[in-house]
Amino acid sequence: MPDLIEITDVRHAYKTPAGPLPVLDGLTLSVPEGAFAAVVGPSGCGKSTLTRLVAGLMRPDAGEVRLHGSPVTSPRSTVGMAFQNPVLLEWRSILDNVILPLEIVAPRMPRRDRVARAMELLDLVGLAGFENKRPSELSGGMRQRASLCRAIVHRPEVLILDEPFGALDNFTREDLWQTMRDLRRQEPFTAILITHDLRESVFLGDQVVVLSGRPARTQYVLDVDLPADREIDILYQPKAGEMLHLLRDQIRIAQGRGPAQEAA
Ligand SMILES: Nc1ncnc2c1ncn2[C@@H]1O[C@H](COP(=O)(O)OP(=O)(O)OP(=O)(O)O)[C@@H](O)[C@H]1O
Repeated sequence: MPDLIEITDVRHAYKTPAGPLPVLDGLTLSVPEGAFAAVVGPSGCGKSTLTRLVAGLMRPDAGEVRLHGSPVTSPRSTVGMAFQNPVLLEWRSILDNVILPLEIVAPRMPRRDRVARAMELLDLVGLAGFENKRPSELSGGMRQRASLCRAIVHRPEVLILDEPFGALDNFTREDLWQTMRDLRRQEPFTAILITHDLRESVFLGDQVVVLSGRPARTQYVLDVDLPADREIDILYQPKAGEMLHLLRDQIRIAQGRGPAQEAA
């Protein structure tokens, strides 16, 4: 059986006034059903481009993107997305923001069922009691929690997370990592997470994919051999420390700087 997400030897160049800008060149990535892939790489290497291809918002110049074995040729409703900026609609309550994908994907679903589904998720992420607030009445971390609920409310096959925790302070970010872990326990999904934070990639990922500098190819894949039910403390243990060290070296290589030299 094919993996749920299969990206094979994808190449893509943007057309710019200065000529084609090659962004992806030989990117291969495979994510089994239910797994969580974290993607890291130098700034501007093509990570968001990868998410657009998986979401079907763009087609690659060459190579293939398949979900459940079928080529992705257009946007799919079975994909959920969350971004660094939660883009919640200010004229809707938090509850009605979370419900929005159901209005599109399941227009015949009775409102009470939509509300029940949204409330189940809001409860899970600690936002019960805030459902009637407007987005501007919530903190950045709370808005991002609501945005995660909205991304999974319609039970997407694939969840694409493009730096959703990037704008949060460290403590809030770690809280959100744990929320993400809890959501996954309750609501199994297959995810691709784009991040600049190596600790985040090790805490949340089953695999960490390191992309090379632009044009990006798959440079290295780390299988995160840690228990599925991780606590933040695990990041301070030697095994995670070794993984972080290795990933840091891989990023340096991707940046064309070579591995870090140990102090004598
Ligand atoms: N629509 C577009 N047209 C032309 N160039 C683009 C377009 N979108 C992105 N690019 C360029 O392609 C390159 C890769 O962009 P992309 O956003 O995929 O990288 P990224 O790895 O997600 O970046 P970052 O780490 O900074 O978030 C960048 O140089 C960017 O300027």
